[in-house]
Amino acid sequence: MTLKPSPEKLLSLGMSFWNAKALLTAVELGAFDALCEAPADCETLRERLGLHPRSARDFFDALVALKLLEREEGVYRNTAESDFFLVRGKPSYVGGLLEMANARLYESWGHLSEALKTGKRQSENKEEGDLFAALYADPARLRGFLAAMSGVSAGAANAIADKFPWSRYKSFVDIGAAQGMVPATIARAHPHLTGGGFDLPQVKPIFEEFVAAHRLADRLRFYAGDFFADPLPAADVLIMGHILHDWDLAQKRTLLKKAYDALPSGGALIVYEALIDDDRRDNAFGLLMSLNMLIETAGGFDYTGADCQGWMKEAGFAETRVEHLVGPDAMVVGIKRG
Ligand SMILES: C[S@@+](CC[C@H](N)C(=O)[O-])C[C@H]1O[C@@H](n2cnc3c(N)ncnc32)[C@H](O)[C@@H]1O
Repeated sequence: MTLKPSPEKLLSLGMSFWNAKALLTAVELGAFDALCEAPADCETLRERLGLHPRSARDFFDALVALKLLEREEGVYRNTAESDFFLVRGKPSYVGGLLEMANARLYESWGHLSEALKTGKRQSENKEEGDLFAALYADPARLRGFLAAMSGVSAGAANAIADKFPWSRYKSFVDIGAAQGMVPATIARAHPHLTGGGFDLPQVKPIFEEFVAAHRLADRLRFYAGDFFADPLPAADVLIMGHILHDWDLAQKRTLLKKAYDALPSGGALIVYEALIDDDRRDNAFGLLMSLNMLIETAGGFDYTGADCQGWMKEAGFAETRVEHLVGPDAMVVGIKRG
């Protein structure tokens, strides 16, 4: 018996932007925040969110069908997962990434064909400066972007805290630390470590606020600088998460060499990203992340673990290894000898 081909998978993939936009809009409207305060029936929730009566019920029930909300006897509440990750103000909140996806990426990804044809980035102020100059000219966008980075890196931060042999080292600095999710997670898990985050000067108050909220200001400090113009701070371990993929190949090599030069003998560099699998056919998220770099940056692209190990060797690292972290994320560790 021959199986009849079904278009279901293709159609569901093609229309999956509906699902994404429903979730992003629920975060934007504060649906999860409202239901965290108190479960509510349709009319109460509609009024709390300020929605028109026409489609509120369909919207809430779509969120139920997407397993983002539960409904019992007409009363809506968050699922345990939504309540943990999608309520603003909770330390476990990862919605900053979704807020940025909604406010910026959704629109820019509308120009993917243009980006593929021209090789030019499509995000805001696309004619001017690099991504960060454009973002950081507006304080609200700066704050939103840095919070989004905490959402992107929360899972990897826990895995790096668990899997890297921190007991062998005393100090570390996260290069391009954004709000500080990675250093805060590592410092919380390993009380013997001191260190901090290096980033552009505009990031300082936001990093310091985040670190103080996690009660880590006595062990983590901010290093202000430009990683192309200034030397990197010295520490036993340097981390670069979602940094190399922002830049072209020559810039990637420059950053790896600067990290090598800043490390002591025996020191380690941890590079983590949604690394593309070496055969470039499985990690769809890593490959799509690379397209996101096309949309967002002048010359950035994602890469495989083997690519990164090759560049690390060229920079001087004697030993390198790739280790899976969580989901699509993996780290490449380089050790400096001699
Ligand atoms: C894509 S974010 C990654 C943030 C964080 N490492 C993570 O994985 O969530 C890139 C970071 O690099 C910082 N950055 C960009 N250009 C920089 C420069 N020239 N010098 C220092 N930091 C820079 C940005 O401010 C931002 O925090």
